Amino acid sequence: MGNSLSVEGLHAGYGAVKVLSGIDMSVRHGETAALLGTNGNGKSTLLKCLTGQIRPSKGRITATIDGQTHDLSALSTEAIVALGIALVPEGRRLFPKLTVDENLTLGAMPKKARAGMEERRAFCFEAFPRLKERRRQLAGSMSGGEQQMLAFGRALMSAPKILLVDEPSVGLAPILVARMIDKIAELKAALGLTVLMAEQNFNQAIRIADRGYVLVHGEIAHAAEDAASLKANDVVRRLYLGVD
Ligand SMILES: Nc1ncnc2c1ncn2[C@@H]1O[C@H](COP(=O)(O)OP(=O)(O)OP(=O)(O)O)[C@@H](O)[C@H]1O
Repeated sequence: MGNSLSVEGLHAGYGAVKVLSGIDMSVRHGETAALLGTNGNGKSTLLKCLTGQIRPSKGRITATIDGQTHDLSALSTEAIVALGIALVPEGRRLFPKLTVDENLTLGAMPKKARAGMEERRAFCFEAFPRLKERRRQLAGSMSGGEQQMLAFGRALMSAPKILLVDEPSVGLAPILVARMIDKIAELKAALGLTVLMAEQNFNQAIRIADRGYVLVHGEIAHAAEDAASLKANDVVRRLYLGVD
């Protein structure tokens, strides 16, 4: 029941370039799952499959939303967003020449998301007061941290039940990284979200993760039910904790 994600035997890539092979993973209702891995191991490719931007060559992706299960591999990105699955993309992908307010409005594109849009905008301004102060400013003229806040706000405007976040720490100063990770936990609690977060900052990600998957060369090298068992894993210790 509730809102969850499941990936089974997923293979995907870009034409002849095979990136993901045989991914099995799941995110249960109300969990934050961390998808860990250094650059180029396939985290973004997996998130693109989940949002219908890449079609898997093999495997199954299903999402349960309000207790109803949907096969995502057959749906367009628009349909996936309308179901209640939103992505905060790597690099933010904002509309730089539009204002904060306009970027937020564009996040509420699914018809279903238009009802209650102003309440959600108010929620975004409460969660990120800086966005309210800068609501008439062009997105492209804001700092990296402010743009990341706007990318979160825009995703929340589509009224998601499941939030996918791609590398929220990229390009942020260390103090902002910790705040952004805390903010994800805060948003999850306030809105009852289910969260899948791709991140290479291992120590920050596991602070809020209930479950973790380590992606190495397009395969799940380790799946862990909690942060303690992640830290104890050999692959993780070698890759992230500098232990031979
Ligand atoms: N459009 C594309 N065409 C061909 N190959 C691609 C394309 N996008 C990504 N790749 C390749 O797929 C592999 C996985 O990339 P992906 O972006 O999924 O990794 P990642 O773990 O998210 O790392 P990063 O943090 O650098 O984005 C890399 O080898 C990359 O070069």
